[in-house]
Amino acid sequence: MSAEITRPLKEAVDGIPLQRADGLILVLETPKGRGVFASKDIPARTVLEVSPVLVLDPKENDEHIKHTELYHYTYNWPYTAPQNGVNGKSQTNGSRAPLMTQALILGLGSMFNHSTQHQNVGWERDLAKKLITYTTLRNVTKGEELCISYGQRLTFRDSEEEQMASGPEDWTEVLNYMELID
Ligand SMILES: C[S@@+](CC[C@H](N)C(=O)[O-])C[C@H]1O[C@@H](n2cnc3c(N)ncnc32)[C@H](O)[C@@H]1O
Repeated sequence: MSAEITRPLKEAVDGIPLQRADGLILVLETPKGRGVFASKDIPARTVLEVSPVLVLDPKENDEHIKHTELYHYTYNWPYTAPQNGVNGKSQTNGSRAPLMTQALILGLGSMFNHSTQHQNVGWERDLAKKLITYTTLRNVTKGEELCISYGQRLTFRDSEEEQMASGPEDWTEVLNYMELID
């Protein structure tokens, strides 16, 4: 067998393990749009998903992506200028390269909604491998939505905040709250 054939095979064997946990379902119509829910109990510290990301060029992001729907599927990402830039200066316009950009999350990672009160999923960037790993922060019970935190500055109205502001819809809900407080 020639070296040209064996090399790609070896790389495939040494590749990055990708993971998606059992018991995840996508629900299409929720107050937050589509969302990821647990279809069975999931223990704390379970790796739910490893999503590759597409790191965007900061200029393209500012001029184009920021003005499209895609922007809502990106996370902040530290930017490393391409090797042809010298001393942190871009060769195109002479200005210092930006430190941050956005990365588009591929895979299921893009479907996790935000929750301030009920965040049950944490996420971690792997800058070198351009991946994000999503892990449960606590035990999750069947039927719960799996939510991350997008941080303080949201670009949309938080449906959970709106629900809290309007108060419980009926007395069954009030009783449920009381059970939780007990
Ligand atoms: C990364 S996407 C998540 C998937 C999205 N729900 C969908 O259907 O494609 C982020 C978008 O989901 C919605 N979203 C996420 N969390 C939300 C929340 N707490 N309240 C309202 N909308 C939310 C917002 O429209 C936000 O721009």
